Amino acid sequence: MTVRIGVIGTGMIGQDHIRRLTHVVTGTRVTAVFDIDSARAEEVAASVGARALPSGAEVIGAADVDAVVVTSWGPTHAEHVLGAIAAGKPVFCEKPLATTAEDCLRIIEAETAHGTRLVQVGFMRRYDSGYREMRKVIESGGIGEPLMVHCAHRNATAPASYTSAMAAQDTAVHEIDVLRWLLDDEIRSVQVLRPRPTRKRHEHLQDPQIMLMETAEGVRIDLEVFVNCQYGYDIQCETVGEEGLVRLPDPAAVAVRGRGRDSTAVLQDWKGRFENAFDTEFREWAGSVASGTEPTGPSAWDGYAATVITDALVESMESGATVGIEALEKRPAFYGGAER
Ligand SMILES: NC(=O)C1=CN([C@@H]2O[C@H](COP(=O)(O)OP(=O)(O)OC[C@H]3O[C@@H](n4cnc5c(N)ncnc54)[C@H](O)[C@@H]3O)[C@@H](O)[C@H]2O)C=CC1
Ligand SMILES: O=C1[C@@H](O)[C@H](O)[C@@H](O)[C@H](O)[C@H]1O
Repeated sequence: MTVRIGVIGTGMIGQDHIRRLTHVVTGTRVTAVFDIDSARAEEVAASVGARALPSGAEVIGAADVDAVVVTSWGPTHAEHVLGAIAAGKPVFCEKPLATTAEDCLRIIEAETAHGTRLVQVGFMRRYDSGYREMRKVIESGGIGEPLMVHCAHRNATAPASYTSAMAAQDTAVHEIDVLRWLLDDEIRSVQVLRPRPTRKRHEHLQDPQIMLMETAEGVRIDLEVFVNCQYGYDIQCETVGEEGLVRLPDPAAVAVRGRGRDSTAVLQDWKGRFENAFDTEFREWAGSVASGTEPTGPSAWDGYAATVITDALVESMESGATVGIEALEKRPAFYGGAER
């Protein structure tokens, strides 16, 4: 069976996912798209033999759309995800699920009322082979109980439109999701430290930031977010346990010797670094749609958790105080928790 997909938002990542669904993943086809930039939508639709429709609602309701992918701007995600749930169609939503915790809760309510999981959030690091290996090591007790995690998330440069809050909402959000999943633990408090700012930033931006987090089990996490590091895209993660440590590998790259140096190239952006993860993410999601089973990837609850935690990080970045997070203590049974 071919899964027919409608895509809402044909910007940078929307186009990349459309390419993926057309040329990389087998058994999927993009049949309809919408973007508020109608010229862009028409052009993208024509390139893959799809139709450009006049609204997101029409994409969701189209008879030749079995499932929906939302890749529009963050503040518009909630409307389209709620529309897909109302239509009873599976929906893959790029991060963030919604930009406010209230909107995430509305999605959770709607999905719970529907009765089965329809929503998957685009936290692709759970599909990266390095993170998957790390998780296996931790789960199998290979390093004993985890005690500390040291992380860095570095981008070469950030544009003028990138704000200090985005360091949490747009960038650290990936670590927040992948660490909750890696440790199978919940983040309970956060604090943001503001080191000496780099002169290579736009004036309004606090960069770098150090984000400290503590989990319910007492694991301490330190995350350096540095989005103008100049030298490339660099993702580091090391979990230290009672009996050893496990470290994320750097992406494979050939070693070049010449001019008296031995060097390997550093990737320049997230697209190359996580390309395989995005491919696996869509293969697994499309597989769940084709078989009519619930998606196994990040849920609406994970999307809500990420938004609650990033809100707390932004609050701490502004005040300097440690901010506690109580909202996540009652995970509903529908999302794998003990409570209803
Ligand atoms: N998983 C990841 O690593 C990444 C995720 N993203 C996420 O993907 C989303 C899109 O990001 P980009 O493609 O970089 O942005 P973009 O600005 O290149 O594209 C967004 C598109 O959405 C369209 N749009 C805006 N409002 C709309 C609406 N109401 N309905 C339909 N279309 C609408 C815009 O016209 C634009 O074409 C964001 O939520 C972003 O956080 C982006 C980059 C990486
Ligand atoms: O999601 C992403 C961007 O939106 C964000 O701006 C970058 O900092 C991240 O590295 C990238 O993965």
